[in-house]
Amino acid sequence: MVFSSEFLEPSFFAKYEKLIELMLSSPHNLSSIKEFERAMTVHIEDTIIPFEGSSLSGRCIDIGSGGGIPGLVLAISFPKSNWTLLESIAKKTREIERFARDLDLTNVAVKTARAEEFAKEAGETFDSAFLRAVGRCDISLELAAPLVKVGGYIYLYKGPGWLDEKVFSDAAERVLGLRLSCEKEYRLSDGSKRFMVVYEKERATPSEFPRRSGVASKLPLGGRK
Ligand SMILES: C[S@@+](CC[C@H](N)C(=O)[O-])C[C@H]1O[C@@H](n2cnc3c(N)ncnc32)[C@H](O)[C@@H]1O
Repeated sequence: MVFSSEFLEPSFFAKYEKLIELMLSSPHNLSSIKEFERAMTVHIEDTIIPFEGSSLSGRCIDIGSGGGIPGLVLAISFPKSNWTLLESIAKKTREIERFARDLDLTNVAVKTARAEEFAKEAGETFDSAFLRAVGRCDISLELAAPLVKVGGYIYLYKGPGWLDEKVFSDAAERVLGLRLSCEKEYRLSDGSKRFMVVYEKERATPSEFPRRSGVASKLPLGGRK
C-alpha cells in the first residue's frame, strides 16, 4: 500500500482486506482480478490514493457500483459521509448489501436501478457522485449530472487513456452545465498511471435529462468515436 497510514485509521485496513476477501469469494464474478494482493492494489489503492489528505462528507452516490467499488471503500474511509450505491444488476446489489452488513457499515444504502430511472425519483440531491469504469467521460457525466446538486461535484476515476478520452467531455460539460475543476494524476504501487477527474456542477441540469435508459451510450454527447 502506498498511502500513508497516518491518513487512515488502522481499523480501516482490516475492513479493506475483508471487503476484498468477500469480493473474491463471491460466486458472482465481481472482480476480473482474482489474486488478493493484486486486488488490493487495483481496487483499494486506486480508490483511496486520490483522496489522501482530503475529507469527504455529505450525501455521496457511487453510480455503477458493481461489487461496491469505489463506494464501499470510501464509505469505510470517510465514516461521516453518507452513501448510496447504485447498480442496475440485482445480483450485484444483493452482494453489495451483504458486504456492507458484514463490514458493519451504517452509512451505506444500496439501490437497484439504472441511473437514468433513479434520477427521476431522487432528483438533484447528492453532494457528490463517483463513477469508476462505467463508460466514457461524456456518458458518465450524463448519468451523474441529474443526480447532483448545483455546487456539487462529479468524480471520475480514469485510467492511463484519459488524456485521449478527455476530448469527449467538452460537449457534455457545456450541455450539462459542468466545469472541469481538477485533474489529478496519480500512480498505484505497481507504477500504473491513473487520473482523478473532478467536475463542478455550475447550473441546474436541463429538463431533457435524464434521457431514456441507454441513450447516453447510444448517442453520446461527445459524439461517436
Ligand atoms: C465495469 S463495472 C464497474 C464496477 C465498479 N464501479 C468498479 O469500478 O469495479 C460497471 C458497472 O456499472 C453498471 N452500470 C452500467 N450502466 C449503468 C446505469 N446506467 N445505471 C446503473 N448502473 C449501471 C453495470 O451493471 C456494471 O456493474
